Amino acid sequence: MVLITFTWEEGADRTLGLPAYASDGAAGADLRANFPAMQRDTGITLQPGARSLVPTGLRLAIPEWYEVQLRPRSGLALKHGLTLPNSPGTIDSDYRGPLGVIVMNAGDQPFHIDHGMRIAQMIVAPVIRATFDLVEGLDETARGGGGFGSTGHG
Ligand SMILES: O=c1ccn([C@H]2C[C@H](O)[C@@H](COP(=O)(O)OP(=O)(O)OP(=O)(O)O)O2)c(=O)[nH]1
Repeated sequence: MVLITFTWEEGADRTLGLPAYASDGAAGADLRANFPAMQRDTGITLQPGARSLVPTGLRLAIPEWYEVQLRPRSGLALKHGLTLPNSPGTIDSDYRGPLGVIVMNAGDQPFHIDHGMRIAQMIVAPVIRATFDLVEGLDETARGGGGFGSTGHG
């Protein structure tokens, strides 16, 4: 188990609670839109093709060697075309700013986001970092430079 610690943003609606796993086996914990007081009654409406940075009201600290990925919720994606254009959004372990969700309406109808709506899910994942080395030649393989459909499409 990995411990992620959270703190509330000034003025956030704390009654919405922390992100939560909706079932015992869920990989992602749902994140809620947490709008500032002046927007709470209205929420926001996303026109088709529009994007918005939706606040969660949270900041978080992720242990070193882990990341958080933000991903769309499939129901909202299928029914309304609500997607995350940067999916998976990357939350770095050393980031201490506000956790925001970049949403985009890829549907053909306006989409309304209410205060408290579960708009995305967060996945905790391990991070592997590499060292980079510049060499004169790469080791050879049977594939060589073949790619982008070189093995056919059947
Ligand atoms: O959907 C997202 C994506 C990123 N972030 C925060 C956490 C992340 O650690 C930071 C930077 O994200 P990223 O590295 O993807 O953005 P960048 O455009 O490369 O900005 P920077 O130059 O600040 O790294 O922004 C979010 O809150 N939500």
